[in-house]
Amino acid sequence: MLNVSDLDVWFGDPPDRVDAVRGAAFSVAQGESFGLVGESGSGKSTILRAIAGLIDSWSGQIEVDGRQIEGARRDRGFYKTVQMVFQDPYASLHPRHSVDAVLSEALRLQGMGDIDRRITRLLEDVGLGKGFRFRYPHQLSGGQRQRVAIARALAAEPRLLLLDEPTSALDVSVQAEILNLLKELREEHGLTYVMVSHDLAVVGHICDRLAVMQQGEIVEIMSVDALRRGAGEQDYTRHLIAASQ
Ligand SMILES: Nc1ncnc2c1ncn2[C@@H]1O[C@H](COP(=O)(O)OP(=O)(O)OP(=O)(O)O)[C@@H](O)[C@H]1O
Repeated sequence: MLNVSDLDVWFGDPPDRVDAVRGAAFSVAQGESFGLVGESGSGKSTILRAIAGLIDSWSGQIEVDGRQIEGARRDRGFYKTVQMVFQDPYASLHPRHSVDAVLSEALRLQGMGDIDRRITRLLEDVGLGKGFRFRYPHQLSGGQRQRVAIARALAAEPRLLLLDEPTSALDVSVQAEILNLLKELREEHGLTYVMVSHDLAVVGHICDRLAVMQQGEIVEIMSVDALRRGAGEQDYTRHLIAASQ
């Protein structure tokens, strides 16, 4: 589903250039859930953003569903396959757009018909009833907003979701609800996930495999089973696991 190799991503020009990602390589199979973990600033979000077409200063290969991607231009077909959910549902929803407007726009952008029925279905899918359809973001809790953001991503009927810390802006009590929702949605829709998190417990809950990043490089790729056993091969991974226990 996703193949990334020799990925370098940078910001700015010398002498101020920041090499945010260096030589990253990983593959994610159809239906798999893959985590990117590591300390703040290690380059996790940058990888997702380069895949999503939000950064054009990168080199290497990114292949999605058998198609090589170039620069930061993505066609409509790409966004039919790949959607992203951001960390902060407060920032990612326009304050003056109702839930109905957000979802209708996403559906129309993908050329979908039968908007009414689809909106009802999307709201059901993310555990929000019809009563939420005409609400505005300020009338929603953080968890409900993130559900709307997830519904917006699902509107395109994507196969790959890029999840950038989807629960870290939420109250602890709500985080588990959203993680469980993501788990269910993956099973029901056969989705593939790439999820960034600094929280190993979250990745352990949702992912099958993970890549550990340190200072822009992937230092280890491991299974969640190995993570649970604390069986990191690299010192850095063992340090990360120990720090999270
Ligand atoms: N737009 C930008 N311009 C310049 N530097 C950037 C930009 N975005 C990210 N960086 C730098 O790239 C590096 C990687 O950042 P990135 O956000 O990918 O890290 P992260 O691992 O996702 O961290 P966090 O968990 O804090 O979000 C950091 O050094 C960051 O300062």
